[in-house]
Amino acid sequence: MHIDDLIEATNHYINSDNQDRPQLSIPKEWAQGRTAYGGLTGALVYSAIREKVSNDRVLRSFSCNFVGPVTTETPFDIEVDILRQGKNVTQVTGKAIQDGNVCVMVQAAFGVSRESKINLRNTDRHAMRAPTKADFLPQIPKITPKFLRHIDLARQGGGLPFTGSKESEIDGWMRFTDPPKALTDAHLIALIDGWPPATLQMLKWPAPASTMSWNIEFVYPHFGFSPEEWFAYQVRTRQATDGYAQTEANIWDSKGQLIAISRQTIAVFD
Ligand SMILES: CCCCCCCCCCCCCCCC(=O)SCCNC(=O)CCNC(=O)[C@H](O)C(C)(C)COP(=O)(O)OP(=O)(O)OC[C@H]1O[C@@H](n2cnc3c(N)ncnc32)[C@H](O)[C@@H]1OP(=O)(O)O
Repeated sequence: MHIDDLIEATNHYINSDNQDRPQLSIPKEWAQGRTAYGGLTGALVYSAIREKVSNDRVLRSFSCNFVGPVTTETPFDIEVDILRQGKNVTQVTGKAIQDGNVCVMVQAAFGVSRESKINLRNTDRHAMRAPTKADFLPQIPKITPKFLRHIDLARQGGGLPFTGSKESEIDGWMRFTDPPKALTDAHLIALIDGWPPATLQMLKWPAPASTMSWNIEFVYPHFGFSPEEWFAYQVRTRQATDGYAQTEANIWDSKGQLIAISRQTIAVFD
């Protein structure tokens, strides 16, 4: 099932009355091990939130806690609460709830653009060559997460998971294999989580790992993205101790403009 169909179903769900609500569920083809792909569940909860916020307010910050696994092919609900709506900023939470348990908790902050005397443009650049095709991983049954059939990854630096690498960073590009109709913030959220945690390449053998928390700060201006666009991604492990890793990534559009900064805390059970 295409991501656009899942986003459309979510938006229909959140705009329906309780009695007429269709059931939401995520097909197996979007699985990531024992759970639905976190980038997708985060994107769907975000999409439901976005439906409740006026369009003059743009997404500034997206915080997501993966509280527990979301089982594929199993109904779940989404609840959205507007916490506060001021003159400039709206703060909203969204939850995915399955079998009575909160599985994904999102808090998003949206803000209107205002005139400001401070104008400091980010100048971080990358030196990666433009990608020509996806080349990350073959579909190895039981090893390659199923959802990766929907996302093209083109790696240009760093290692593959579980290869005993000395490096703890990954450089590369990402895009949707089957482009969406239009590329929205929800699609960006779904793309950004596509890479495996950069720390896992340091392990010699497969071990369970789960992203626990994830924050994306959206950096503007965004000049409009094409549905086929490749986005550049560079992630660095800032620290990995006590079974938890902290990673930080920059995301650029295809023209080299920084559009987002993503941070994750990952629990590694090695
Ligand atoms: C050539 C090379 C080719 C390589 C080929 C590509 C490979 C490519 C690798 C991609 C690797 C993706 C790695 C990111 C995977 C997400 O990011 S998954 C998506 C989003 N995150 C989530 O869904 C996490 C949801 N949250 C949770 O599940 C829980 O809050 C946490 C984070 C696991 C908390 O841990 P906890 O309090 O210890 O939880 P608890 O319920 O007690 O469970 C612990 C058990 O779960 C297990 N566990 C934890 N995570 C997992 C997991 N993902 N799967 C299975 N078991 C798990 C632990 O090992 C532990 O097992 P036991 O010790 O009981 O045997």
